[in-house]
Amino acid sequence: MTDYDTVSADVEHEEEIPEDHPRYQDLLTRHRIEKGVEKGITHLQGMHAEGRGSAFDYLLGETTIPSADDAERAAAAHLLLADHPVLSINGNVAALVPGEMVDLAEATGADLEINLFNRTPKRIEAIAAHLREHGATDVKGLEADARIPNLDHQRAKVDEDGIYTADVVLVPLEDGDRAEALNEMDKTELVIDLNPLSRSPQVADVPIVDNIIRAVPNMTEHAKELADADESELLAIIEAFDREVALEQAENRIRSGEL
Ligand SMILES: Nc1ncnc2c1ncn2[C@@H]1O[C@H](COP(=O)(O)OP(=O)(O)OP(=O)(O)O)[C@@H](O)[C@H]1O
Ligand SMILES: CC(C)(COP(=O)(O)O)[C@@H](O)C(=O)O
Ligand code: BAL
Repeated sequence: MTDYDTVSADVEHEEEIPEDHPRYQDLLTRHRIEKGVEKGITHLQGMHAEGRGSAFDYLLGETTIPSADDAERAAAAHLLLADHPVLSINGNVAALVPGEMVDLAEATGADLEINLFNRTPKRIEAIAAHLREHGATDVKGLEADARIPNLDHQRAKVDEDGIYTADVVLVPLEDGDRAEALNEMDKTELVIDLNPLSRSPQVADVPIVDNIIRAVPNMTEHAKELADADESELLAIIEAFDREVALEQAENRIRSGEL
């Protein structure tokens, strides 16, 4: 499993955050979102989303619970087995885990595609540049030459050779409507969301109830470990994963502190 160490890299003015604070890593994460807003990467609404996530993470114990680790391993297996996997990036994802998403894409052969709820050309460009600074060579989502059916909004805009034709999509911190519309397109949907009651994890094939800053590096570790696994081993991991158990264990932990 992964801890929060990866978050400490690349945060400006880190010295302003008291390192001996018991919730240092959460402060660091908030700071990263704040920086994302300042840089024009993250929407101001992203701070509200982060606040909701932070509250659920507090109740989860700010740790990757065992069922989330299982979900991360199953998600890695799905990405490795996919013909055309795509990782979707919004303003919060770009601010929190840009390099980690590039690493996951490399470890699984997935494409990276920007998809925004609050879509503007300026933010799309800023996020694409930010991802390139973190090692991305090909960033999709700029063409926006296809539409997710039954979604009458900017967030329906996708690339024809990206999310539109993907068989497996990772959609972290996703809007519930879009998650439902993608589900109707018969894609295998992997969702990272700290709220197990949110519509996105509720419709996901693999709901990952964990903080994205722990989940993504852990998925990459699983993917690297499974790189030489044969198809039957990957299928067995997917088969053994139970989405209902994952949602139930996360909700139990949040409600009672027990799994
Ligand atoms: N760092 C994080 N890691 C994982 N999940 C997070 C993180 N920060 C925020 N979230 C979650 O991401 C989601 C983003 O909010 P969003 O508006 O897309 O969904 P929602 O309106 O809360 O629920 P629904 O899916 O029902 O529309 C929230 O559920 C929030 O808890
Ligand atoms: C803020 C965000 C989580 C992402 O917004 P964007 O970066 O524009 O896709 C949005 O979906 C919301 O919940 O309000
Ligand atoms: N993601 C923005 C709208 C919502 O809260 O679902």
